[in-house]
Order: sequence, then structure tokens, then C-alpha cells
Amino acid sequence: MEVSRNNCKDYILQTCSFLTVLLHLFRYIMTSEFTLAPTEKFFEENNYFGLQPSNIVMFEQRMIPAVTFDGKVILQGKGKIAMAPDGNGGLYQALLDNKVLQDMKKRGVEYLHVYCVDNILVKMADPMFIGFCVSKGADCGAKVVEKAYPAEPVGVVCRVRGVSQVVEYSEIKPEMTELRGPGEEFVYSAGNICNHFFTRTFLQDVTEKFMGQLKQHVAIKKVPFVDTWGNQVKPTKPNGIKMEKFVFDVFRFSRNFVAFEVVREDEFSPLKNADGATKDSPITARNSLLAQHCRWATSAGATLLDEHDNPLPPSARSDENTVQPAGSEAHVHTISAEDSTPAQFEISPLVSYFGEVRTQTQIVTGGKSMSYSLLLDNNCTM
Ligand SMILES: CC(=O)N[C@H]1[C@@H](OP(=O)(O)OP(=O)(O)OC[C@H]2O[C@@H](n3ccc(=O)[nH]c3=O)[C@H](O)[C@@H]2O)O[C@H](CO)[C@@H](O)[C@@H]1O
Repeated sequence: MEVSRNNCKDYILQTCSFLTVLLHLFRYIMTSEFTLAPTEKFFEENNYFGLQPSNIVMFEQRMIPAVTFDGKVILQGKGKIAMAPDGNGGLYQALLDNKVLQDMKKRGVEYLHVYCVDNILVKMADPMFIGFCVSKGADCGAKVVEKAYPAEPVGVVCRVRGVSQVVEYSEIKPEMTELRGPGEEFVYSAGNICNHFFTRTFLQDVTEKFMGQLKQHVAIKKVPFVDTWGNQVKPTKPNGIKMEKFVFDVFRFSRNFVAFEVVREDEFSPLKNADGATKDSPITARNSLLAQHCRWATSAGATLLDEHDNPLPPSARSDENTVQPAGSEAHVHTISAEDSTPAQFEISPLVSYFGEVRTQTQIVTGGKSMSYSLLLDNNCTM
């Protein structure tokens, strides 16, 4: 396993043309029985976000019954068993069921960036990550961030008896998460952000040879059910078990696995909770994106102004400004709902991929002062 720290400034990238490439990439979206129709509708209503509908393939993963803690089926309604999707590792069965790998082969797709939808900062088809994996001859790769604190609910990428894999946060012993090295850094610090690289041939191998070896994991869930009087009940506490497969459980079959460390503020702000929670909520996700775009603008030379035309302090990255002992809780900054809202400044993904400045945009941002409430779109209007 090779770990590298990604530093974008070390690379020169033709991002203008990459933005055009992005528009033409093929997108495969795994949904479930619950989410296929709404996802299709959302894309249709939004004119496929300017993408070619024929370049988007949506397919369903399988559903499996949820059971009570003592193994009995749960009724979701009269004569209807409660079913749930089979985990994100259901991907491999779904690729087979829906002949997706054949479709990829027909279209000439050789490399895949697979990510989970609940991270607003995901860098789709990141050319650095894909390029790193391809240049290392990897068949399988994972992006990681430094873990923020021992109990953070992220899996850790590590080697177990020499085999690269992810040990999920629900399955690692708390004392293992606390282990520290000589510099006080966490021993198991490579946090999985559900951003994976696969070659198509590796996925072909997985579906042909290894599917039967994928582990089942127990997920404890709140499963809606119908009570003995026929009333629908939405439990407030977990009441059932679901067996799930995990997408990263195929890492162990890789012949050449690589990990690629990235900066949390640039790439990871998960959405796991509803508004009202202190972290990983819609508010924190939105703030992470706005803060990132403020950093991009200020590093391109812009000054952001508040509603009274006073310059806003630069939205610097905490890891650039604060010196904290490695491994301490404050060392890695996560945006919390209590943090002040950054300037309402957003740059359209049609303008910039990761903060690089297109010539036209530079005219707008370079040395200019801009209102704090602004969307910089692909017409570069203010
Ligand atoms: C198994 C897995 O990958 N765990 C990772 C997941 O944990 P976490 O517990 O957050 O995983 P979730 O159950 O939320 O699933 C992650 C993603 O998988 C997708 N999904 C889930 C279940 C399913 O049946 N089908 C499906 O497609 C969801 O859309 C979601 O985007 O994200 C964390 C980072 O945020 C990682 O550190 C964890 O290692």
C-alpha cells in the first residue's frame, strides 16, 4: 500500500479542457427500489444538468428482508415484509444483474471512480487520483483523510495480516482507535471517505471469482413496521437488523492497492444527519462548500466584502494557520453547525473544478473586491 499526500499546487493541469471532458464522462448511478424513480425524475426535471441522457445509466441494487433482533421477519404492512437495500457492497451483484460491466466494455470504459453520494465536496473523476492510481498500475485505490478524533464514524484503511482493507468504524475496538505512535499521531489514521478507484477488469474479476467471498455485516437499524392493530409505526430507536455488504470488502482481492491522502477541508464534508445536529448536517455541508469557494476566490486575489462593504477576513484553512499537536482533537478541522456561516459566495462547477482560475474568471477575481453574496457562473457575471 502506498500513501501519498496530494498537493494540487505541484501539478499543472489543463483544467479548462478537463471541465469539458467531465461533461462527456459516463455516469453509472446505483439506486434502490426506493430511490430509482425519484432520482430519474430529479434528473429529468433538471434537464440532466446539461449532460447527455444517453451517458447516464441508472440501475437498482437488490433488496433483502430486515429482521428483528431474534431473527423474525418484520411486517412493513399487511402481507408485506420489510425490505431494505443490501448495502453499498450490493454494487457487485447489481453490476451483474444489470449487465453494467458489459455496457462499460462496449463504451470503452476502463477506469472507474466510485463514490458515495453523501459528500458535498467529492471531486468527481478527480484526474489527480485517477492519474495516481493508473501511474502506479493499481487495480484498486481509496482516498483517505486523516481521522479527526478516535471515535469519528469513518472506517480506517489499513493492513490486516498484510492484506489491505477497510476496518469499519462499527467493527473496530475503541482501544484500537485510541492507539498512538511515537509522535502522538493515531496509528490508524487513514479515514475512508468512500471514494474508490477500480479498473473495469478488476470489477470483472470480482463479479466472476470473488462474489461468494464477500462478507455479510450486521447493521442495526430503525425499521418501520405495522403493529398488531394494523397501525404504521416509525420506531425512534433501532428495532431490527439488516445484513449489509460493504463496497470496500473487495479491496482484499486487489493485486495492487493504493491509498491517496487528501486534505479534509477540500474533499470531505459528509451528510449523515438532519438539520439540528451539530455535525454532518445539510448546514455543515453547505458551509463547507461556501468556505471552500471563498478560499478559492481569495487565493485567486479577490477580496470578499460584507454587506457593509468591509473586507471579510480570508477563510483560511485551519491546518495552515493553527499549530496543534498531531492527533489532538483540534488538529483536524471539521465544520460544525455552530461555526459562523462563511460568505455566501459560490463558484459554479462549470467555472472551476478545484479552484483553478480560468482566464476569463481571473479578470473578474484578480485583485477585485466582490460582494459576499454572489454566484460566479459560467458567464462569469457578478
Ligand atoms: C460501508 C461503507 O462504505 N462505510 C463507509 C461509509 O459509512 P456510513 O456508515 O456513513 O455508510 P452509509 O451506510 O451512510 O453508506 C454510505 C453510502 O453508501 C450508499 N449506500 C448505502 C447502503 C446501501 O444499501 N446502498 C448504498 O448505495 C449510500 O448512498 C451512502 O452514500 O462512509 C464513511 C465516510 O462517510 C466511511 O468512513 C465508511 O467506511
